Amino acid sequence: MLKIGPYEFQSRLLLGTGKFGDFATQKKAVEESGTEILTFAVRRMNIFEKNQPNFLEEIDVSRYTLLPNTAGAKTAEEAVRIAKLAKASGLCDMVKVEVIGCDKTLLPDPVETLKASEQLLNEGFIVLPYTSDDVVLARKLQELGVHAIMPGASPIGTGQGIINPLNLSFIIEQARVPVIVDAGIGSASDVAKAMELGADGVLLNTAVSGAQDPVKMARAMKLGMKAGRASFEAGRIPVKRYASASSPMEGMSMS
Ligand SMILES: CC(=O)[C@@H](O)[C@H](O)COP(=O)(O)O
Repeated sequence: MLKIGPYEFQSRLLLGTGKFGDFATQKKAVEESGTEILTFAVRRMNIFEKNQPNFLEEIDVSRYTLLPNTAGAKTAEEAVRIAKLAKASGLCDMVKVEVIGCDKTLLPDPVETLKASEQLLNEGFIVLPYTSDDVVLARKLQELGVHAIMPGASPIGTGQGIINPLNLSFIIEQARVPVIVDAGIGSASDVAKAMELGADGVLLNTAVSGAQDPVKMARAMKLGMKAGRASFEAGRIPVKRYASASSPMEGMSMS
């Protein structure tokens, strides 16, 4: 079970809602993924324009927890404003804090992310900051009191998978709140790898929305999640430098 603040989820997969070709495919992909949490960019979703198409109107929203995110924000001030807008419109009090510091890499601005997280915590939000895989930053966010940490696997939309598993494992090792690997996932094996490292969940979007068959990929992500988590719980064998026979011969008579 994944616990974030007061919320509990059976699924450890969080799905973004952007860049799908059409609503029908998106709806099927969401169902197939088994996700219970859908994140969406408050600024890009047409929630305040009633005459514009809005994916949230296509699904039974009561089945999902909606996680507004502050995508598009470049300062703490903007992120806080977006989060407050989402809360005021009756959406979830959880917020994924996303403050981008670089247009080319879409990597988060660490200073503004810290600032925004602190302000939103003071306002009573359940705060999930998207961060780089910086170990010290993750600790500082945790010390502020955030409810989950969301380190990137690699830059958003690149599908490069986990580029720094060592940093990720350090973040997971020191974490006292859930660690949700967010962004850069390319395929189901990346999800499995994140879970094997001990992550509590994975958030992804492009790998499903941009796949040739988004519905099939959504299913693959769900299975990758389950396999990775089971493998983590089972406790893998230590990696050794030298071989050891799989069928030891000691004690066996050859005559
Ligand atoms: C949807 C969302 O929140 C994205 O900002 C997120 O980081 C997903 O990234 P990918 O599209 O690389 O999976």
